[in-house]
Amino acid sequence: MSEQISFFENVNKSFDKASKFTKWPQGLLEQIKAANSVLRIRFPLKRDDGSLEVIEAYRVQHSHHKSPCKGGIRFSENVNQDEVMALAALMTYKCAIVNVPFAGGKGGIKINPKNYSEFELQKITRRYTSELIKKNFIGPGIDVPAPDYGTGAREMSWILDTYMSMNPGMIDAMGCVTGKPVSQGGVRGRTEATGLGVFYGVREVCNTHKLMDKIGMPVGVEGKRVIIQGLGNVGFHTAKFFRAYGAKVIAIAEYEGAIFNENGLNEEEVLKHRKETGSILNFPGATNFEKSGDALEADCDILIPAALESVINQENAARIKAKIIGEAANGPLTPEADVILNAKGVVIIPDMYLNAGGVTVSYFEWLKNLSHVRYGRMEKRFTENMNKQILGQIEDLTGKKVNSTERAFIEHGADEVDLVYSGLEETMISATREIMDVWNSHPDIPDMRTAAYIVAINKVGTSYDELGIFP
Ligand SMILES: NC(=O)c1ccc[n+]([C@@H]2O[C@H](COP(=O)([O-])OP(=O)(O)OC[C@H]3O[C@@H](n4cnc5c(N)ncnc54)[C@H](O)[C@@H]3O)[C@@H](O)[C@H]2O)c1
Repeated sequence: MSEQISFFENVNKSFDKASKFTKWPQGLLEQIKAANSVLRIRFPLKRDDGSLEVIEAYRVQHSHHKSPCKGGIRFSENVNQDEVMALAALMTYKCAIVNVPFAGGKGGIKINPKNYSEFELQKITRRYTSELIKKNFIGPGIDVPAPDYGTGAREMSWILDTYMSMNPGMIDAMGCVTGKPVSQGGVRGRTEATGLGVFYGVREVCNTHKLMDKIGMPVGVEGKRVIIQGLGNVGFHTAKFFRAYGAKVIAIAEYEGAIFNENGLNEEEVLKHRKETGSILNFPGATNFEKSGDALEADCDILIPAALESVINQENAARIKAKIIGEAANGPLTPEADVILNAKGVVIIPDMYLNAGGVTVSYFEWLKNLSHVRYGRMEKRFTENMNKQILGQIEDLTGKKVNSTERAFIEHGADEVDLVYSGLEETMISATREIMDVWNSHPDIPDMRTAAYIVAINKVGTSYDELGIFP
């Protein structure tokens, strides 16, 4: 039996494998890997029936080489400190890869949201936010949460409202959280951003002629047979974009079961069926798999795990038939599965860059909140002077010059969704190419994950190197 290692150790194992290809001294590598600040909280919840329950929650700021920290908040029964540390570390590397000037953070509350009423969930979210405020773990220039597994725009609104109530008159308060509804300072396109980013990333890999030749697949996503696990925010939108661009989603797995149709499934219809019947099973025209996990092992070109971590592991990896795995979820493959699948020649597109669409668009939302402009509405002559000040403020805050996409966001009255989509597309294409170039730069770099870590380590390392060590 192989030694069981934790999720955070797993992330660090991949880091160590990649760091051998970098020039940084061991001490600096240890600092990059370390989770800098870990907040562990317990607070009481008075339930609707009057009983008291203790809620366990975390927020981790993995790195402070940039400000603010950035990362989602997860509501799940599986939340634990190690998981949140691992997810925060992945955020540091993810932001570095896509050139978003944030450091990694992550939060988690150990609950199954399905077991609580909306009123209870609101109380949990608000109390958690107030704890983050008290302990300096939230703020537009400190640490900016976003949605993750089990949370969405509704929870982000509650966080915003709590933050504003406890910080009256703060001009930049809107930037304390992203993934908000559009009416509350959110950005159009954020909801689908992670799924769209997954699609753009996989499409770019499928457009790489040399790689496709190597694995014996035709170039492009059109006609490709895709299987998706998890029809939540990420899985649903990934399915939608694959279908829109001519691929076929032949199977969908949810936790209650999985369905298959060789002619393709329409994710909107499947979701509607699930809402009406309480399950994706028995969807008209599709056949049911015996077990949900069987869908992962079905024949396909592209497999997209978009639910939770460790779903592809030592037990099932050898039976996976996909030639490309796009890690939409965080950490869906265990290290053992990684070894087995790499040996089979499967191209594994790593989570830490493939699901960066959410944080990339969150960055656009944060810029919008700090600039106090409604994109696409103001006339340029009204905003010209203001823009100069805003650009200066953002450069001061982030410590870097704004690039052309960011400038376009602030300066032009361009349509918001167009800007979000094109900004994200450009980001995912350049990140894919940068990782591919590193992968091709040395024959000993074994896989795309290692190449992605090398890109991240070099960027974070450069940041530490240039800033110097305080004091
Ligand atoms: N939401 C984002 O913007 C974002 C960004 C980056 C990464 N991620 C990652 O993507 C993953 C999914 O996040 P999400 O926001 O879509 O969450 P979500 O809660 O919206 O959806 C997750 C879905 O997975 C399903 N699921 C749970 N266990 C399953 C199982 N064993 N088999 C099949 N389906 C199962 C759930 O029922 C749910 O429908 C997580 O790993 C998250 O960390 C999300």
